[in-house]
Amino acid sequence: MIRKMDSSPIRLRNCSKTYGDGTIAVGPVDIEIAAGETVVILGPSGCGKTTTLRMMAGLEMPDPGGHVLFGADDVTRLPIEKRNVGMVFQSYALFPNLDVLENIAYGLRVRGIGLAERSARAREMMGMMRLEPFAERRIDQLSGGQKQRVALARALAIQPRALLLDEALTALDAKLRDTLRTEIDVLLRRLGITTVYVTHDQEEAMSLGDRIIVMDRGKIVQIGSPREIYHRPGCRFVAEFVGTMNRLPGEVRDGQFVTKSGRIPCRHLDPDCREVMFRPESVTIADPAECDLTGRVAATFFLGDRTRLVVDGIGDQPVIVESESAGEFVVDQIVHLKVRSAAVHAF
Ligand SMILES: Nc1ncnc2c1ncn2[C@@H]1O[C@H](COP(=O)(O)OP(=O)(O)OP(=O)(O)O)[C@@H](O)[C@H]1O
Repeated sequence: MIRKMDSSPIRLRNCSKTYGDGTIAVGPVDIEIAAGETVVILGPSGCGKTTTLRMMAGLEMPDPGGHVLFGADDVTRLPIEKRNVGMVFQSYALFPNLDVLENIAYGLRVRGIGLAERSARAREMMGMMRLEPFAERRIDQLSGGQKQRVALARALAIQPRALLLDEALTALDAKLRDTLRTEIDVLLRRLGITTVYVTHDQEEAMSLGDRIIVMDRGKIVQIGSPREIYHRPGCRFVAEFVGTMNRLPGEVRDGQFVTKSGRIPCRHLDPDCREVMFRPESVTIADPAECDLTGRVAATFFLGDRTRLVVDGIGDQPVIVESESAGEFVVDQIVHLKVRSAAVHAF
């Protein structure tokens, strides 16, 4: 039986982090995470995601003036072992000399919980993570996916106030990552535990997060639901980092964006705008009479449920089109494209 966990809201207030060598890794940032919410911190390597997570965990102390709050408790000065958080790392960080059951029960042993309760709780976690057949196995006898299940079970066994995951699925192959991601998502929702998940993988962020915090060079550049981040990127960095974006140079004339190979009707564009962006799925193949842009197919890729066309001759870079109906096109064919004007972004 899975019980809801007693989880905390997490708040970072004015938190920045300068390392000993003077590197300003983060901030200052303000973040509010509701109890039970799953928030993903997304950004490129070195943007400060891990440092932000480590400040929540108690593995790094923010610079003076910063505060970390779990509900009403100011935990800024508490080390990780006093915060009651579960943490999962990309590298698993399991104990190789202990078996699966002992690994999962480890945090309970450290907290002085007696053998009977410890085993009962560890077995409950094993059941939840479908690890029962492996109870007596050593860690080096497990696959990557099984190891990460053990790490997750160990993190949850202590009934943490929050679960913090740092690139937890990055080391696994694509298919397994997908499966485990779905499992984790279902589990987190059933447990209702506050979760912060750090990743550089935008697909992972989209599928796991109630909200996504996008970071760039130590700063938060946007916070929003996956749909908001994808459909209404707040700046050029987010537009380009999340998903695929086409970029087209041109200029605004009479309410239209004029490019060298056609015009896109766009109301509300800044008259000084010199570039627009749009996603591959915002383009459809159109009749010549009603098209916006014309180009030549340079390559086609069958993706199963849709086909990706790479179209040359429109801007200075190829335009990527993804369409369910693009299957019949061949290289060198002339294609006419229509862009959904509501889905055109300019920054
Ligand atoms: N202990 C440290 N001492 C000095 N600089 C550090 C330390 N840890 C991280 N940094 C620097 O702080 C910045 C942010 O690092 P951080 O690990 O938080 O980024 P990240 O977004 O998690 O990146 P990655 O995905 O590569 O782990 C980087 O410039 C990094 O080099």
